[in-house]
Amino acid sequence: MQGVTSWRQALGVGFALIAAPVLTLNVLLAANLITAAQTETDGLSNDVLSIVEHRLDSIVETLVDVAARAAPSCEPARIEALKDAAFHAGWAADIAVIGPDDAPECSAFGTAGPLRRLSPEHDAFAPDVTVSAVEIAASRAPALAVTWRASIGGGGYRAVVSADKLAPSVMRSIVSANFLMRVSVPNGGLLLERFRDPNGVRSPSTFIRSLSSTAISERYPLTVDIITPGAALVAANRGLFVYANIGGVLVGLLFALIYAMITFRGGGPVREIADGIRRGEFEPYYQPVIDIVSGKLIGCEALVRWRRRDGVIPPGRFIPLAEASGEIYPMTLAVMTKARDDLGALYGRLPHLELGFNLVAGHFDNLDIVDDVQRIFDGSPIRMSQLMFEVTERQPLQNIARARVVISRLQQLGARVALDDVGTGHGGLSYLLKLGVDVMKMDKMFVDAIGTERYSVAIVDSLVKLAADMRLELIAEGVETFEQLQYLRQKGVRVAQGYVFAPPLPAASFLQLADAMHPAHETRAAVDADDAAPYVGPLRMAKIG
Ligand SMILES: Nc1nc2c(ncn2[C@@H]2O[C@H](COP(=O)(O)O[C@H]3[C@@H](O)[C@H](n4cnc5c(=O)[nH]c(N)nc54)O[C@@H]3COP(=O)(O)O)[C@@H](O)[C@H]2O)c(=O)[nH]1
Repeated sequence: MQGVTSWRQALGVGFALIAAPVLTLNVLLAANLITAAQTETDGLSNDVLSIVEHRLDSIVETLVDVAARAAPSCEPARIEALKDAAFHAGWAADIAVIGPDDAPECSAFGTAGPLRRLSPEHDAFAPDVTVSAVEIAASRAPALAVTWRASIGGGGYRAVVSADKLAPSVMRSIVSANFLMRVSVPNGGLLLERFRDPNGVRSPSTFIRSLSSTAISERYPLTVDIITPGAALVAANRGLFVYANIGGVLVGLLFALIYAMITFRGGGPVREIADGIRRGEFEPYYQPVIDIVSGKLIGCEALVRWRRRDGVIPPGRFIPLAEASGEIYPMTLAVMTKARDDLGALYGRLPHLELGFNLVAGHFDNLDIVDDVQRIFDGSPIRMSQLMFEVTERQPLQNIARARVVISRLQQLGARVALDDVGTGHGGLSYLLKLGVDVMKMDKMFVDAIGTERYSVAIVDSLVKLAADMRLELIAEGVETFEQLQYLRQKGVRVAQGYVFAPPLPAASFLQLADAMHPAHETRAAVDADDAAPYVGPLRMAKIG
């Protein structure tokens, strides 16, 4: 069941390998489009402004020309001349003769009517000419009034250009099919708003923000804004995004395929571990655990080794990868199964012996390990009460509450749980307080310090006291010297393991050792004595012999 984790991880990596190029291509495409569209938006605002300015220039020039030819009057010949001028100006609706009170007296086409001023008058580039935003009173349409006033005698000429004639009605945009154009007069409001597709312009924002550009006229009181909505940009380039996504998925699939080939086929290290598990190359070595008061063997810790054609590989070289890839789960099952087969007969004969296994943080995330232990040891000569599971403090547990449940379920089976490497890792006292373990294992680091550093010795003393106060059994690990052994015994530690007794041994050697320490004729008595003694964990060994 827990092997599934490696598949989950593989799926996660595969998904990431596909998502990464898709995301990258989309981001690159969007970035390119934004740059191109911004350049185009800037260009459009400048282009529209120069067209507007050009149209106004031709009206201003016409008025200046008309004024130069004759003083303002409504004589028929003058009206004819105004018609001609209005025709040549091109963009003006009409040219009127205005009186000293600014009211129209007559006009080229007779359409000039009252105006409502929207903005103050601004000087245009020609002398005596002003420009202002107006509203044609009859139609309420916005327009620009270009006025020439005679400096002597009053009166003048006025051309009115309707706002919708100011800017071109068709502007091409290449990057985005749609954009919004606004021509405004400062303090006079919006004169003209034009867009190609109202829906496209007003559609909701997308992952690309809207772009805008403003061009300000130096000759007239006018600004031109071009706004390119992000949605319009995406809509106009939908095809490119489709290609980017298809291309990204294809590149991602290629990456995922290469990853799968390396991981699952090409002899990658994870694959080698998986193959090794399948071929039964991972096997436990057994390090004896000794009652240091009576000198008796009270059990062992199973420590995995990888037996390959090129030699025996220690766990430090493969456990981290096995953990990262999820292969640690089938590996742990293989170690437990092999230990059951190696030690079943011995442990059946000597039911006081204990057998410890190392678990990893992930084992305490769900109840799979409880089911696995039951399945492997049910019906075996090794009793649940002979099993001990070690949770290391070196790796953080994902969820303490869940780990607590897993630990109590293992304890309900009859097994015991030890906190390994106490004092070296993440949990500190909180793991001891919250997890409800039965046994504390003092790390080799502290044992090494005996006889050397004063402060570490103080830690050893504190751990001994802590275990006693919490009524936990204490096992000292990594004992290498007699001096360490002596010190620990003086401090009341009763159980230890380490090279001073034996390193982790292959099954055959451990069985020989156990047989030598517990010859067959002792066995019955030992069992009887053990059965009669109250249950006190590994320390019950002190009662034997
Ligand atoms: N999840 C699993 N982790 C495992 C398993 N087997 C081992 N491990 C982890 O690998 C770590 C290294 O193990 P190993 O190389 O076997 O080292 C252990 C002992 O051999 C070593 N030791 C014991 N006594 C001494 C000593 O006197 N001197 C000395 N230099 N080394 C000694 O210490 C290691 C004890 O490990 P632990 O009790 O677990 O702290 C190991 O730490 C495990 O984390 C496995 O099956 N599953």
